[in-house]
Amino acid sequence: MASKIFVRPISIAFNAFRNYSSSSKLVDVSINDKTGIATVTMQRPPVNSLNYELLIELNGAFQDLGSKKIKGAILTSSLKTIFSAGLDILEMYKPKPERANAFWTSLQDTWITIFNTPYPTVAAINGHSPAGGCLLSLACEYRVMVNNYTIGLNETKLGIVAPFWFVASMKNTISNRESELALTSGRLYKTDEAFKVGLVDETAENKEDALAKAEKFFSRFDAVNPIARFLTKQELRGKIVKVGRKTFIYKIFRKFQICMMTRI
Ligand SMILES: CC/C=C\CCC/C=C/C(=O)SCCNC(=O)CCNC(=O)[C@H](O)C(C)(C)COP(=O)(O)OP(=O)(O)OC[C@H]1O[C@@H](n2cnc3c(N)ncnc32)[C@H](O)[C@@H]1OP(=O)(O)O
Repeated sequence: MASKIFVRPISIAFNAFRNYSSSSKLVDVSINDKTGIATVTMQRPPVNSLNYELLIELNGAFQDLGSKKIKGAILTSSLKTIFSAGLDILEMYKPKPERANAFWTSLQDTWITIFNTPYPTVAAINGHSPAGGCLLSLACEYRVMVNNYTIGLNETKLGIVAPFWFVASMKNTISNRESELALTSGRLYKTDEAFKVGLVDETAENKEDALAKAEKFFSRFDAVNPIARFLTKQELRGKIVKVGRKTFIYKIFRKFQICMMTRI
């Protein structure tokens, strides 16, 4: 059974660019044929915690969208009050080595895929978004967040050291100073606080409002050459991805295990 986790659980084969809709178990993907905007919806109750299977489906969804002529993709959640609770704690508790390896690799791969998409991306954050949930949104180019939820990289509060790419994603979005203050204290921001420091770009009244604002973001690129846009994005984000790829995940994982064990 161990080998099962190395096989991509979803296979989405589509021959049309538009009129596309796919719902695997954990991620729903739909493309609006009028607007050309894709919506990728995480649907893993109760809290969209990121386990191996959800990460693999997310990665597959964003990769597959790369071969479609879409205007942009929105990442959101089907849950009422949670965007994502971050990494699934159960993946980190006494993991089998093969599973742990596959899990950390899938997390890094998913981050790289979303961080690097050729098309524009927006996170419509319709609920709490701590730790790995925040990371997912930081991988997108733009964040719209519904009022009265929390977001941030709270790893230090959990006795975990946030890996390089978590830190780099934060620093790619807010200032170095604010990142240092936020990460060392494990700060979770309320929506309005996140907006003030630029962690989110817009606030919204509810999910519909967030989706509408996300859609509007894509119109900024109506008169922009998509290849020039992508190459510019790569110019800005490429170095972070390069260093991120070199991260030795086992070393980080051991660090995490030691931290967790000392807390027990
Ligand atoms: C090797 C190490 C290297 C790098 C480290 C990587 C960095 C780590 C990143 C992470 O993402 S670690 C995970 C951090 N996540 C959190 O701190 C969030 C914890 N959860 C919450 O704060 C809340 O649950 C909430 C998301 C705000 C939702 O609150 P709510 O009151 O709506 O629900 P409740 O708390 O009752 O939870 C419902 C249900 O879900 C389970 N749960 C919650 N979070 C997780 C999770 N991250 N993984 C797995 N399961 C989670 C919770 O236990 C409840 O389960 P139950 O109903 O069975 O009791």
